[in-house]
Amino acid sequence: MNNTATILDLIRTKSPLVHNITNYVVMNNTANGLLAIGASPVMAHAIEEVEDIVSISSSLVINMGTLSKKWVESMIMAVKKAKTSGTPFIFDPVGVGASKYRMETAQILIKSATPDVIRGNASEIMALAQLASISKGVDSSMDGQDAVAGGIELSKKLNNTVIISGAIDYIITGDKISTIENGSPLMSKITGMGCTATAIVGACIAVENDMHTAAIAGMGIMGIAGDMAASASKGPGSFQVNFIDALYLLNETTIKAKLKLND
Ligand SMILES: Nc1ncnc2c1ncn2[C@@H]1O[C@H](COP(=O)(O)OP(=O)(O)O)[C@@H](O)[C@H]1O
Ligand SMILES: Cc1ncsc1CCOP(=O)(O)O
Ligand SMILES: [Mg+2]
Repeated sequence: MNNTATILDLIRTKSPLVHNITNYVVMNNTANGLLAIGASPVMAHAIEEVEDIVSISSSLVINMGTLSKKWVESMIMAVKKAKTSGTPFIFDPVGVGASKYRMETAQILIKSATPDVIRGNASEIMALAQLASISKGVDSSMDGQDAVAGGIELSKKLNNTVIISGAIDYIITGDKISTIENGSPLMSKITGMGCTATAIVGACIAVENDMHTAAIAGMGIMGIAGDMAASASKGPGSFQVNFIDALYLLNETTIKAKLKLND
């Protein structure tokens, strides 16, 4: 079995509990995506329970899509607890470049505990890479095609794995770069596909210790399901439904036949 098929199999066998502190927009999509691949999602952000939920979960997904003060407190508490309990966690810096509040929150979260994996689109990773430079005391100016260079810089600074999603997904761990070329442009016509990618990688890190391998599996699962759903869909509405079915129907044969991984 290839690694991606093995990891999907482990998710289906173990049904890991994946703790999500995510945004209002995507809670339903991401919970259904996780269920469709065999994981067990729980959405929990109340400060009163967040540490308890982290300690019984196999991984943690932090998504800063719809921030507010109380949620940020919960996120900080959760990531700190994840470090002490050895729970792997992934961070989705939704819209990090769009406001000072998002940028400051991302900085606080990363300083509170280093995410094992960060997944963002090119602009988000660029914005975070600038943050990495600023915290080194160096002003950084990066343009569009430098997202990969920024991703490498970020990954090296944090000693973690960084995923830049898009038409091509880049999985970066220091100088190691893998690419995946599955998926469909329809995926950017539905809100929450990036958040779903983050949650699915979140399930993969629950069952696979090597973060680079887990990230490839998560993005590969997303991309292949995207290919399958696109070929059965007339537009974004039916795509959304077909995508959940495709996640559910994925198997080793499909993964082997369709995965466009450059490793
Ligand atoms: N043009 C595209 N072709 C193929 N896959 C895509 C395309 N755009 C986005 N994707 C896929 O959609 C998912 C979400 O990525 P992206 O759109 O970059 O995230 P976000 O929603 O956070 O901006 C990823 O799995 C990515 O591979
Ligand atoms: C539209 C929107 N606004 C705040 S969070 C959110 C969802 C973003 O989801 P994604 O990054 O996966 O498209
Ligand atoms: Mg996003």
